[in-house]
Amino acid sequence: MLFSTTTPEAKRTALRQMLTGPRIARFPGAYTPLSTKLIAEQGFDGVYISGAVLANELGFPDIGLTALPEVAARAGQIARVTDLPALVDADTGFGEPMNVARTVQELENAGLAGCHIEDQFNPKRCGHLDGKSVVDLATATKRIRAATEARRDPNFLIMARTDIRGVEDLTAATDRAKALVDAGADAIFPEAMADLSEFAAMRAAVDVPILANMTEFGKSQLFTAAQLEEVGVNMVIYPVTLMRSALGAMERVLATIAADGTQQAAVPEMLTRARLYELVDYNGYNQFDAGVFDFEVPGLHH
Ligand SMILES: C[C@](O)(C(=O)O)[C@H](CC(=O)O)C(=O)O
Ligand SMILES: [Mg+2]
Repeated sequence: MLFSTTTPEAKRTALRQMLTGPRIARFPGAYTPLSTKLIAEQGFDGVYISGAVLANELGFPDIGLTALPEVAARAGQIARVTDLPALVDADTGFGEPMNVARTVQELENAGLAGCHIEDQFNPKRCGHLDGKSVVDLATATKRIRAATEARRDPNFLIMARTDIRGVEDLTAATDRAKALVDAGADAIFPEAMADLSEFAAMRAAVDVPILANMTEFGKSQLFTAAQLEEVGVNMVIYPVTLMRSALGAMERVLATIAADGTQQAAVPEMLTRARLYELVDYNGYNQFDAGVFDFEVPGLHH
């Protein structure tokens, strides 16, 4: 059935373990709770919950308009349907360090395996756009310290994201990453790295896992998982890929209906009813139901 059979604690341990190995962990962005099932079926290591997808789906640009309860609720809906660890985008932590502390606890309660907290000013921007600005180092480290002090499960992963590379040079990025690790970050998300050599430089600068963001139409080229693994990247996300693909398909089918007066030509591209029922596990629920109701009450035998 469509629920996680493992505890959040076990998923956090699994995430920690996969980040220590030589193999790169691949985390596609879950578009919705149900699409998480597709990710798991293809053998991916975990799921990512993108702030951009969450905001865009609500009809907002990704500029910090979503609030913690919305993000925790959606991330929790996604985490609950999968045994894979889920990493969520916590933007700037939704406020001051005390807000960051609450954020971490709400995300722990929602069953997440970890989150990333970035050093952008509010209002934040997409990491691959120009015109970003970052807070000073003291403010950035306070966010990370607040996050690590607030967690109750020591395995809940606190990843520090730095957006400084889009504003300053590579040395500024590696310096900041080192300082964020010193402040207690368990992992580093260096945003908007220009090329593979920059990932390699980041790898050399810190001794914690690092993440590569393979978002389309951004500042980084779309490197393969093998290329990233080669330079020592531990985890790769495809944050907006499923949403872009789904919206592209929606646009095409709507154009077909508008042009043809029927969706007939687009039906072969659609997920069939049978496949959909398989994804939501109608069978599993039926069997569960039958098991619950198929019993005999002692003393009621004829
Ligand atoms: C990773 C990211 O933070 C996200 O919210 O998914 C975005 C992705 C994007 O806008 O393409 C980012 O800032 O890179
Ligand atoms: Mg984001």
